[in-house]
Amino acid sequence: MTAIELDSLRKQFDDIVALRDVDLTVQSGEVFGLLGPNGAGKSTMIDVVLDYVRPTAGTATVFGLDAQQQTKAVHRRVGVLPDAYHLDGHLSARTHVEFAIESMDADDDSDALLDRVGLGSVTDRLVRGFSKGMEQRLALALALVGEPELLILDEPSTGLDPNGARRMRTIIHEECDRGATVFFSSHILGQVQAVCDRVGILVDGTVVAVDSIGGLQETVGTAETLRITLDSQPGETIESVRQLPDVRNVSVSDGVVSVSCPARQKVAVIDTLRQNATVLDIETREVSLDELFATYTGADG
Ligand SMILES: Nc1ncnc2c1ncn2[C@@H]1O[C@H](COP(=O)(O)OP(=O)(O)OP(=O)(O)O)[C@@H](O)[C@H]1O
Repeated sequence: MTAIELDSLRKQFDDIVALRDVDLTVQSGEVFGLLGPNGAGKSTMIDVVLDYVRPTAGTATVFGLDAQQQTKAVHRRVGVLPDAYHLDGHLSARTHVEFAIESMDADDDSDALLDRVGLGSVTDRLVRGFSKGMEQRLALALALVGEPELLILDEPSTGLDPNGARRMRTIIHEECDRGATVFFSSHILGQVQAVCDRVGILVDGTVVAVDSIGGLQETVGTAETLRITLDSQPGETIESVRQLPDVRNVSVSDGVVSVSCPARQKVAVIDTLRQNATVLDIETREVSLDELFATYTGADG
């Protein structure tokens, strides 16, 4: 089943095109991360799915329901951590969650939910004294009310400390395990890498790539950087390495050869170098999502 389907979705604010004819499918049960630089259109995409803004053209559906025509039915199935949310400073964390439970006719335990997001010791405190990270945790608790089939989280790690970010990852895994679909936007590439089944990269309103992390690495063709230490200079074998398919960024410094290549080419690279020298050490490093992101967005890194 499809959780979210965007079909030729376009959103224009006067002369700014925030989304350019986007096609995207998120399958039910997957954790999908939407990555993109500032202003790429991530929040606009989420806002259209939730009918907070109307698309200029195209359609968005959630579990087959039209986001613009069947908005209430969509909202009943979705838990949202929005980009901007309003909390009432005069109310406690528990009261916020209790209101949400009541308004959704859900049967969650407010204290258990607050405990889950790490606010178990401040349930009775008024929200006006909360830090940004505490507000974010409360907003996440509100999104979890009613065990939604789809969680939409816009930059969920904003303001969270490392413990909070880890807790967020655990919650995303738990939600996925109980069968929910999770769709979230992020700049924090490590977070996406840790939890996502698939990643979409949005640049200037266009989805430039959708794949698993491994698939993206294969596409870029530099899945790993190899550093091979030799007992002597490689001589002409270095040219042979440069000729190997999908091998890039070949350099030599002090008997250490650096090469970027897909995992399947590692053995060929090492075998070639061994024709002229003895291999003393091999280090490999996976290309991080930061590097992938830079490749797709044309940034320097
Ligand atoms: N209400 C609006 N009126 C005019 N322009 C808007 C409006 N909302 C968004 N935009 C523009 O649309 C583009 C996409 O913005 P959007 O907020 O969706 O990006 P984003 O990827 O979520 O960025 P960020 O990571 O900075 O939150 C930007 O150029 C932004 O200025």
